[in-house]
Order: sequence, then C-alpha cells, then structure tokens
Amino acid sequence: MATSSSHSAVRRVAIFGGTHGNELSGVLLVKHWLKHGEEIARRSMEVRPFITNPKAVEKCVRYIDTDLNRVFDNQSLSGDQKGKVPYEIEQARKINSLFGPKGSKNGYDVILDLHNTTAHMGATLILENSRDDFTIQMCKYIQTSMAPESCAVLLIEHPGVKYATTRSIAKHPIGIEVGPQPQGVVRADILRTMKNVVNYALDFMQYFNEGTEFPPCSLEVYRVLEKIDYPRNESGDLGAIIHPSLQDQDWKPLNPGDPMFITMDGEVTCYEGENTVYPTFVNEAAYYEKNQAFAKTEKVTLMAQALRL
Ligand SMILES: CC(=O)N[C@@H](CC(=O)O)C(=O)O
Ligand SMILES: [Zn+2]
Repeated sequence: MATSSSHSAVRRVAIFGGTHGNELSGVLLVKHWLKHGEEIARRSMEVRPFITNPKAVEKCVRYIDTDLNRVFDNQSLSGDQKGKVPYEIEQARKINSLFGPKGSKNGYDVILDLHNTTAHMGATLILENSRDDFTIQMCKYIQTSMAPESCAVLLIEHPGVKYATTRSIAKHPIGIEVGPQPQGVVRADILRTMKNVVNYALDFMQYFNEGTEFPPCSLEVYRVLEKIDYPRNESGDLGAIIHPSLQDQDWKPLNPGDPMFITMDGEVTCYEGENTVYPTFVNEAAYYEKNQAFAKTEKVTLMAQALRL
C-alpha cells in the first residue's frame, strides 16, 4: 500500500458567498474580496470570489424559489426540466458551467462555500467525503491553525441525509459554517473567524503547491447520523421547542435521559436512544421548514495518508 498520496497542484479555487442570501458574513467577505482580491491572492493559484445567489443577497433572504444548496444533483443540472425553471435551478446551471461541470476533470479544484448558522456551532468545516485525503489534511491544518479556538468538522456523508450542495461541483468541496449569527445580521467576531478559516485554507493550498509534505494524520469528525424534527401537532405546527438545557449545546454529549424539547405547558421530552450522541445545528432558523430541530452526530476518527505534490 502506498504510504503517501500524490496529488496534482491546486490551480483553481473558488470562494462562494451568498449561497444563502441572509447569511451575511460570507456575503460581506466575498463582496469585499471582489474589490480587494489581493487579500486572498496566493502566488501558485487562481482564487476567485463569487456571489452564488445574487437575487437572494439583494433581498436578504435564504432563497427566491428553492434552496440553491440542495439542487446540484444531475437531474436539476442537466436542464431537461419542463416549464418555468425556478431561479435557483437556472443559477445552479450557470454556476455549474462556470466552476464545474460536476464530476468532470474540468471542475475547480477546491470550492470554499461560506455559510452562517444561528446555532452555537463556532467555526465548523463541512466535509462531504471521508476518503478525500486532500480535504482531510486541509481540515487538520485549519483546525491546528485555529487552536485554541475550536474548529469542528462535520461529515455529512450519509445516504439519507446528504444533499446536493453548490460546492459539490468541485473536486474538493468544503463548507465553512460559522455561528451563532442571526439571519440578516453580521457580527464582527463571527466574520473574523470565517475570514481566518478561509486564510488558513488558502495557506494550506499554497504550502501544498510549494511542495510541503504533510505527514499522515488522524482527524476527529462528527458524522451525521440522523435529523431530528420538533414534536408537531396534526396541522404540522410546533408542539414543543428546544429545551433550555439543549439550547447552545452543539457538539456537547446528549446522553440517554437528557431533555431535548419542552412544550408550552412545561412538558419535557427526553432523549431515549441507547448511545450518547453529539447534537449540532441545534435550533437553526433555516431548518424549521426542513423539519429539523437538530442533527444527531457520532464522533469518528478519519485517517489520511501523508500528502505531497
Ligand atoms: C444553515 C445552513 O445553511 N447550513 C448549510 C450547511 C451546508 O452548507 O452544508 C445548508 O443547510 O445548506
Ligand atoms: Zn447557509
């Protein structure tokens, strides 16, 4: 077995902001970098900032017709949909032709997609593939550089839960999710954290292109297991809300018997699973419509081989 994986140089990197128009750290950073490209320039590669959903940004909403970050599947991208095409599908096709096409060797090498969450997740890297050594090494580098500030890695590779993200058209997609930040609001601390993560990611790629060898590494990630919805009544309205002892406790253990939800009358629903899980996206505003109160994750350790050019 090879002891190091050899990759070709990173030539083209895109930084996406405004995939959700009301997640303002990424919107402001990308708009800034469109004017001040020198701040993200690195000698060995092209770095292109891009606003992915300009109409949603203009209106400061998550999306116009449908969630852009769910429509990068082959069917939506292929263009055989009849009738009036939703704005985000049109936009997805445009983005796919500029930065993809998805699954081809012509796609961008890396796409960093910037998001904010209303959940108390801190800096989070979203990884789509547990066997992509390049991206695992990048996550490790970012995590190490961010210390002592924490930087969790969320692995969304799960047949039932995975979705077709905007960044998935790149060879190495990575989501950068930072919170808590309310929708339509920008906080300097959250924006600064996001900017630091982007700069560390770019530094990693520059070092890699210069021939730096990264030793084998292990990476602790939180792997998504399941989405949990709020208790709801027959009409689909909320029957209970996140319990105060779960609120803001993203990445903290949820043990059997721990409270999850509380009704308006004070009735508590507890976690009845057998194993400790690690909730994330707890009380994310955008997920009420997606029937998700939080996601359960488990801790898993990934391994990556040594990496060099
Ligand atoms: C709050 C939010 O928008 N989160 C992103 C996560 C991701 O990019 O994978 C989403 O649901 O698309
Ligand atoms: Zn988002």
